[in-house]
Amino acid sequence: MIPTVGFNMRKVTKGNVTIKLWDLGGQRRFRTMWERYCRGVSAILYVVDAADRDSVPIAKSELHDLLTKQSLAGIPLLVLGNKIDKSEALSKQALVDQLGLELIKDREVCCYMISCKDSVNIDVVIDWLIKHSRTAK
Ligand SMILES: Nc1nc2c(ncn2[C@@H]2O[C@H](COP(=O)(O)OP(=O)(O)OP(=O)(O)O)[C@@H](O)[C@H]2O)c(=O)[nH]1
Ligand SMILES: [Mg+2]
Repeated sequence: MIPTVGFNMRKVTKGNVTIKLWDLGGQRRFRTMWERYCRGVSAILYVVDAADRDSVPIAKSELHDLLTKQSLAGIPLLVLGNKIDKSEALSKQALVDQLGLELIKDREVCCYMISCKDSVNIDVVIDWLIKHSRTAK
């Protein structure tokens, strides 16, 4: 798989719920468009490579910068620590600490550790998304 160039849109259906997902590129040149695509969404998913320990401080500052945007105030946040199949992956507590998730007080925040490769915890992510979808409110 290659990193996302710009963005992709996909729809995921489970039962009678269809969720529209915007997959935004994480490379630096795409970060300025994050805010535009997050406006008006039901939830923000922030996927971090939990095995790339050196990138976590950057992920932290980019996340906290995004959350300062007035247009995104109050939108629920789900942080996903991906690649837990790798032995060097951070624990959930370490990731929560290093991303400063406890500092976020102005919205609902949740964190799951996942492996896209081994399909670990993908179901709970989809359930969280359904719970936070517009139609569920
Ligand atoms: N070991 C492991 N590798 C993974 C997992 N998920 C994704 N990868 C690999 O990580 C690499 C980067 O993933 P991509 O999805 O291409 O890129 P990305 O992380 O979305 O990058 P951006 O789009 O720039 O944010 C690819 O080689 C994937 O196969 C995982 O759970 N475990
Ligand atoms: Mg991508």
